[in-house]
Amino acid sequence: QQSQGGATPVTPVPAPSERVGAQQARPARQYTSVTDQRLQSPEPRNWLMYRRTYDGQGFSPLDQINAGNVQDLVPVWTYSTGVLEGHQSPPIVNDGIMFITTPQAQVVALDAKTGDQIWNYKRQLPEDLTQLHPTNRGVALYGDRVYVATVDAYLVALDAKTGTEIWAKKVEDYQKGHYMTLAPLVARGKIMVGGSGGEFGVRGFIAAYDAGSGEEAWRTYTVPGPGEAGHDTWQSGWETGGASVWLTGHYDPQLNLAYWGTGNAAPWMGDARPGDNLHTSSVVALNPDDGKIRAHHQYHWNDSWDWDEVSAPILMDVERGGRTVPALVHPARNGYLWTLERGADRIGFLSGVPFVQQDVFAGLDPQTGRPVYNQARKPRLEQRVEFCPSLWGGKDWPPAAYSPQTRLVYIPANENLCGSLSGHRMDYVPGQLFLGAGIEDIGMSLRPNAPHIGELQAWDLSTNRKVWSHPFPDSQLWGPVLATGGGLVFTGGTNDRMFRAFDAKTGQQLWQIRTNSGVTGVPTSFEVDGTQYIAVQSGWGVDAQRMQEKLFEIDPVRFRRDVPQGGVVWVFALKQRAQQ
Ligand SMILES: O=C(O)c1cc(C(=O)O)c2c(n1)C(=O)C(=O)c1cc(C(=O)O)[nH]c1-2
Ligand SMILES: [Ca+2]
Repeated sequence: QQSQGGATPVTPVPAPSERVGAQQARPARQYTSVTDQRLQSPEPRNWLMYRRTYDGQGFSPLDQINAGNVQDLVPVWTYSTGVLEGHQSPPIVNDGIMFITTPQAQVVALDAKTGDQIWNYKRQLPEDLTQLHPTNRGVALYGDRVYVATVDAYLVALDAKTGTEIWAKKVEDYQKGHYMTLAPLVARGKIMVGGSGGEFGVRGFIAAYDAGSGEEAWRTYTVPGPGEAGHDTWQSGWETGGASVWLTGHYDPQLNLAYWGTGNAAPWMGDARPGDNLHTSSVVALNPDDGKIRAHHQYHWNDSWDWDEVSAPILMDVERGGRTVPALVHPARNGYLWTLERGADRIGFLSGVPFVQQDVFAGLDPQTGRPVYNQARKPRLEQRVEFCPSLWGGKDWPPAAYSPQTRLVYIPANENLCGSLSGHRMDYVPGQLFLGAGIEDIGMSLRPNAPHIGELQAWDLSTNRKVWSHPFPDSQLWGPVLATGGGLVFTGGTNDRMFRAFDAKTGQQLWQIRTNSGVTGVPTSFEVDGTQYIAVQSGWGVDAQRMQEKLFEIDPVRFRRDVPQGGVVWVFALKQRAQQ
């Protein structure tokens, strides 16, 4: 560059957001290696994976913060990520070291007690990358490494102590509409990931990589190819049929089965691809050693509502008819709360009940749970069809939680919203949206006189009864849920930027704090040096924001639109503790 006036040429310093690679590795606390043993029974003080435990319960046994003292909860430190869009990843904590991810595939390691930054990794993303869902849902820990799945469809292994990149493996081609937003699942030396792209007509898959070498161990397509079981549920279009996998699977170490939810079918209108279309909108159980699918259950066939059933079911015991059943519990995007029984080679149907207004299912087959459709509510080509709940469903991706203490499942639901769609035949072009509908064909409406939208619900699965619920009159609820041994339930997810605590038994709201942005982050809890902390990211974006825009169109007075973006990690402790 030309220097002026004889001054020394200055090398431009890139803005922090433009720097890539690992930054500022500081000597960390002693790092404790993560083993299979520790993942199977984590110490109460730690939060080592997406939902803390393989069963996906989202429960921390810590009880220093409880219903009697939660009003003394105060911020201890915060950390600004410097990034816009949806901050969804849980602060994952291993013996005092916290790992968070942000949109744009940034990973940050922090001292969990002080907030001191240990290192920061930023991936150089391709310039032609377009992001339909700009987010990342967190890291996986194994050995002395940190694994992250990136929005340009790579799996990256980092040194947990320094943030140095050890390898980066291309999982799929982003130019064909593949991307990754989930936190990987680790079991028995395999790093498992799934790919997003249901709206681009990808063929969904789960793939496993050797934790050491990064070599691909297996890849299982969720849409079966010729000769594979279930292929005959497609008359056409299986190559572009969707069933993407974009949330972390859960795992039963006894059965050695990983349970993954699968996404919507593509394109959206079912009459464009006749058949049940396995394994779209399903749960699949596969063996992490070889990737073979051992069992499956499809929640709804020939999906036509964009109802991804990608949240993995919660593994928990349920009492039914005097017997304790090893169950899979799934509050679904289709608005039903499903209870299934898990076994070595089958998934059995136990029950399905609506947890929001649902006008699509006319009934369920009592043996199989297969829904009978009200055909007038099934979107089709060249006709506008209305249905409830909306295409974002009774619950989108934010995870529900289960407390083994209260034996209740906590669901972040959206009630009283309906949708409409009209579809058109469309040719598949790799890398382009393959919705079979234009953006103008997507409608959302509010049921007349709807008293609320967001609703935090608590369900007793032994009776299939809603025990309590907390309604949000003027906001949707996009808050992942944390349950704790202190008898508390934490969630954010509303358009007033609040993060809240509820009594897990009664649903009474006990505490709230207004944050910088809307809270769509997964909250976690951990303990360092005898102090319990609650941690969460605040940073609004992606579909919580898109729903907000739709709500604003419906009623600009009732639904404030202005939820500012920008990510911040918040860490809380009891006042007496925080001052130490
Ligand atoms: O079909 C897919 O592959 C896919 C991926 C994602 C994603 O990766 O975040 C979302 C969706 N679908 C989707 O339907 C959806 O409602 C959604 C909301 C969000 C979000 O981060 O708020 N992501 C996604
Ligand atoms: Ca989708």
